[in-house]
Amino acid sequence: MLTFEGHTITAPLITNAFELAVIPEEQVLILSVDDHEEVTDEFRGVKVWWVLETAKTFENPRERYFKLSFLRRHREFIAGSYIDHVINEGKALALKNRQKRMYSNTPCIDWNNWKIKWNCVYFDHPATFDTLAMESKKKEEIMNDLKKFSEAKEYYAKIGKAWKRGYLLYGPPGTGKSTMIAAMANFLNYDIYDLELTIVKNNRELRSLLNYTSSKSLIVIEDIDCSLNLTGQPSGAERIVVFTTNHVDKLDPALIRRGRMDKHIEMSYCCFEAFKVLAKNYLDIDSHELFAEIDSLLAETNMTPADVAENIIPKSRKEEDNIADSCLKNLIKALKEVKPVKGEEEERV
Ligand SMILES: Nc1ncnc2c1ncn2[C@@H]1O[C@H](COP(=O)(O)OP(=O)(O)OP(=O)(O)O)[C@@H](O)[C@H]1O
Repeated sequence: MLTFEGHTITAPLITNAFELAVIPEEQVLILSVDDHEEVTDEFRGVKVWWVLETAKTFENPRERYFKLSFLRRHREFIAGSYIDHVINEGKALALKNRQKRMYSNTPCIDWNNWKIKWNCVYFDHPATFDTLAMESKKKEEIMNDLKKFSEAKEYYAKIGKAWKRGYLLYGPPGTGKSTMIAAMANFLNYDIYDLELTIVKNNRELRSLLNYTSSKSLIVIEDIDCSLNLTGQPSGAERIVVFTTNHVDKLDPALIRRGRMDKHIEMSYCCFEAFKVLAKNYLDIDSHELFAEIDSLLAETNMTPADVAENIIPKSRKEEDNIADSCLKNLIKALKEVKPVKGEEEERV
């Protein structure tokens, strides 16, 4: 969808516009828009005017369309660069507004029927890198890496490598591995394929599943703690494979080698910077007099972001003036109760 000053134009109509744009002799091009209202657009210093009109056609007694006007001397520019620009913007917006999907593999009954290989639901997880509790430097590095990958089509073609990238997310339960995957999918606008390996019988099945993944997707393989013989590789291009594990030290080094898992990301216990993101998410506060105490407690305690979040979520829906106060006090109490704190743990070892 393309919006001009509040008006929305659909991509197919723009494609029609492109066809009509090459009609000779006409200064006024006909596109499909709304009733007699004019909106102005300017592209590279050239002004154009869009008006929504209605016409009677054989198929439709009230067909609505956009009329695009411009000065005669700009005819070539409009038919070429401007219409191309409109089509490209339309496609980009359609992609941005596209509803993402999440697929999961189900036990297979008939391998000739591809639809039952992957079950699909719409994906609307709200996590973003803004709401992900992690040091901002680390988040920035990951976002840059993802962006670089998604824009590197020509680079991969030039070096003759498949346009794929592997990520390994590791860390204790509750440190946000699944949340990170959702943030990645939302950032890139990719679909997610959640591959449950325990129900894949052999490599032939694995290859077959991977063959049915689409481009612009994240293929997620969670909990790869078992010694896994992964010979299948996603075919096609623009795919990111994300592996997760709670026990990185137990993994076979051959499995986590670069090329299969190009970037390793440690998801760790909650630090003060990550806590501030959670405080913003759940309590909508940037600072508080109790922050200093929480800062020093977090420095000596291993608590996951999931547990921190659990402690600061308001427990009742009651409007309270001091809601942040009571939630933060809850957290302080929980942090004091957590054993062992980092120092003690070291001594015991
Ligand atoms: N880094 C984080 N940022 C924001 N929220 C988080 C983070 N980590 C955990 N949470 C919160 O805790 C919940 C559980 O976290 P999540 O499932 O992402 O952890 P996980 O590491 O994938 O755990 P597991 O290994 O058990 O699957 C999330 O739904 C989210 O609300």
